[in-house]
Amino acid sequence: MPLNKEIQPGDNDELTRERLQATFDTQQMAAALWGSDLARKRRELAKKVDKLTVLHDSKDMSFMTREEKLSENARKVVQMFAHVADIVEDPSDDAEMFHLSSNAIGHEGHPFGVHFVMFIPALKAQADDEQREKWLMPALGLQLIGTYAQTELGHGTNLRALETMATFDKATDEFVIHTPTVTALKWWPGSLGKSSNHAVVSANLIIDGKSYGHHNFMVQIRDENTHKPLKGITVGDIGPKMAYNASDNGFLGFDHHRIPRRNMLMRHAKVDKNGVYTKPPHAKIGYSAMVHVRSVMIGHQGMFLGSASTIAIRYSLVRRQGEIKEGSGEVKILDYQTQQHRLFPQLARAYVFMFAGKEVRELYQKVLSDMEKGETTLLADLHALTSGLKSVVTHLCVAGMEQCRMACGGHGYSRASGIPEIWGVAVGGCTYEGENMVMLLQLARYLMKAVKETKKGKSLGRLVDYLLLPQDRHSLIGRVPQGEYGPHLAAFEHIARRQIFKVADELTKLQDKGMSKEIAWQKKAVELQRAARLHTRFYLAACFHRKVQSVVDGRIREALADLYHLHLNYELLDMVNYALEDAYLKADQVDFIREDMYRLLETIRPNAISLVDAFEFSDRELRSVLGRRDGHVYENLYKWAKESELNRADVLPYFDKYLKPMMLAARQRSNI
Ligand SMILES: CCCCCCCCCCC/C=C/C(=O)SCCNC(=O)CCNC(=O)[C@H](O)C(C)(C)COP(=O)(O)OP(=O)(O)OC[C@H]1O[C@@H](n2cnc3c(N)ncnc32)[C@H](O)[C@@H]1OP(=O)(O)O
Ligand SMILES: Cc1cc2nc3c(=O)[nH]c(=O)nc-3n(C[C@H](O)[C@H](O)[C@H](O)COP(=O)(O)OP(=O)(O)OC[C@H]3O[C@@H](n4cnc5c(N)ncnc54)[C@H](O)[C@@H]3O)c2cc1C
Repeated sequence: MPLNKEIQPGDNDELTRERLQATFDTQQMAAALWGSDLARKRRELAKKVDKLTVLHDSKDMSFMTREEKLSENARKVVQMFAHVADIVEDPSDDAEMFHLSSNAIGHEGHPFGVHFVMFIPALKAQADDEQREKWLMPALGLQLIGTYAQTELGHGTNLRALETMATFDKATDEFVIHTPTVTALKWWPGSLGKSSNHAVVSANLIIDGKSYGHHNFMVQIRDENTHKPLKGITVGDIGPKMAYNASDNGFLGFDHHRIPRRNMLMRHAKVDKNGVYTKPPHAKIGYSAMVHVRSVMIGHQGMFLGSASTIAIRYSLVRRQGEIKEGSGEVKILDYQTQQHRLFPQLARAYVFMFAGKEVRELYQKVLSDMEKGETTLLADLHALTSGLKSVVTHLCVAGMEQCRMACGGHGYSRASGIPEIWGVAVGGCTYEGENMVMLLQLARYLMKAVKETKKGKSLGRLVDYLLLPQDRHSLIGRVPQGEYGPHLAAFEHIARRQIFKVADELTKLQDKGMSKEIAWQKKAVELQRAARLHTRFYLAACFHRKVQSVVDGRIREALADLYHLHLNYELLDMVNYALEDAYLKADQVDFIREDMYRLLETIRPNAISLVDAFEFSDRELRSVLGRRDGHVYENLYKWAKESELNRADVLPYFDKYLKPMMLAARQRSNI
């Protein structure tokens, strides 16, 4: 009996033969990836979406204008909510809803994009009970559409420099919201330009001339019926972007716009009617919506890379190009070692990013429930972890997706591949929710504090316990029995620990010479962000290890372990310079790692299609001609091209308008 439930009548024979080689059951692997309950829900909801034609794309988004995209996704999101009770088991389950949206709508954005991912989480974490009743319930019930307006035209990263003001007017018990300059205009919020009628707005709280830093305020920006901007409010779309063009990221200005005092979100920080301010239990508690998105991004980015890997690996099994042995016929491009080396490490990354996404969501949920009780001890750990993961994962995802695109040759460059769109969406993640370099430096700050604690014999938190362990001088890679990978993981730990202590020592030396802490930090900023990256890559490798250890089914564990070992080898080679610097690794050990990696590429090859099938992306969700499950790529590429808007007529007006007169004139000149 085939272990691969993906096989269906009418499939491309090549793919069927590939699928029959699998050493494991894809549905069981899907359960390891998503969790068995979510894997089942995804499968069921995909089938339901297939049957509900109102949720289907009316045509390929690649052939639409921005306005058509916005309108199409507004139509679908409304239909999606109209049918939600028939499709998902629990509409309050974010994960299930994300997968429904991924199937029905895709990733280019829709009017409720930021409503669910930031507006509602901000209300859940920062609105008091009365405010939750007033806004959270209507928001969940889709009576209003909200966004999260924090970034300004002149200020994004440095939140302390935000210019928008919320000045308390004791006489009327109101705040006056004002953007005093062009650079103070809110800029970028998703779904703000044309869709939202409410916004959580970050503004400096000013009471009696004193600034208390930025806080979050609920502001209605458009009339609920006419959808026209309210008096004192200027709002619009910021224009086309690299991708994500079905989202109307917007600008927003306020001209002394008044809101009631109780529109400041007051679960933690408060202002009473006399203008008396109460501090929150933690200075950064108001940043919770950002931490929420950073925590969900990890798994989503893993999914994006998983999608690109699925497309590239399936296509590489359909595409034949060139011969390995002369005269024996063209081979599937996945049979080239270079193609395997290009793609399998990306697949392994997609897996580990999804595992890490799950771990980090669990920590987020714990911190959220602690916060509800006013307990904030773990907030710093969560901030450090999400800052590092957000940066490393988005960076590696984008690099990995680019490998997937190039691995598809020319067709990877076509939008028919589906990769350009998900690449564009994923690369946005390097910037939004905190520019990557800046967030790495946030983690580095935590790591430097951890070193101080370590020197006192203490640990700052579970994530940095390993700093307390002594450094080994030499690696045991290649010096232990074949098949033992403990020394590989130890090498990640060694590299991270060494870089963290090295940069901490360098900072101390600079300060001992009389340099200020801030300038010393600047001199060592590149090394600091490297320390943060290495720490995060160690975390990811350790997370993969934890996952493999936890799998009970032998066949699944074995197939996952191959990916894990490939990951260890590939990533170690990618950062091998750090291990060579202190002679932790010797040249023969590096050769050992390389050879083992090549061996693993061959081991993984027969399971390749089943490892991507295990993501269980439906064709509707993947939106890729190259990545079709049935492998019928060429006839469908031809069909897709014929849909191009340029093919609506054999001759387009620009020919008669410009080219024909030019050629006629040129012919006439040559006849003279
Ligand atoms: C189902 C849904 C599908 C979803 C798909 C996704 C759809 C895409 C949607 C995209 C939406 C995008 C939205 C946005 O981008 S919103 C805007 C995001 N903006 C940012 O992220 C700004 C980044 N900047 C910052 O966060 C801060 O300015 C920064 C952290 C860099 C610095 O803050 P600040 O100046 O206030 O603080 P310091 O550096 O001085 O640090 C002081 C201490 O505070 C600690 N700290 C900082 N932040 C936090 C936090 N969040 N939690 C806990 N602690 C924090 C920091 O570590 C310092 O601690 P120590 O003093 O102990 O060192
Ligand atoms: C697709 C997308 C969706 C978005 N959605 C929203 C939204 O819904 N709501 C919202 O409020 N915002 C949103 N944003 C804005 C986003 O959060 C900001 O763009 C992001 O936080 C980065 O800020 P910035 O643009 O000011 O970059 P800048 O901070 O200007 O960064 C430019 C460069 O300066 C460097 N830099 C800046 N500060 C430092 C420092 N301290 N140390 C070292 N280097 C530094 C950065 O590393 C980067 O290389 C969105 C952005 C995008 C792209």
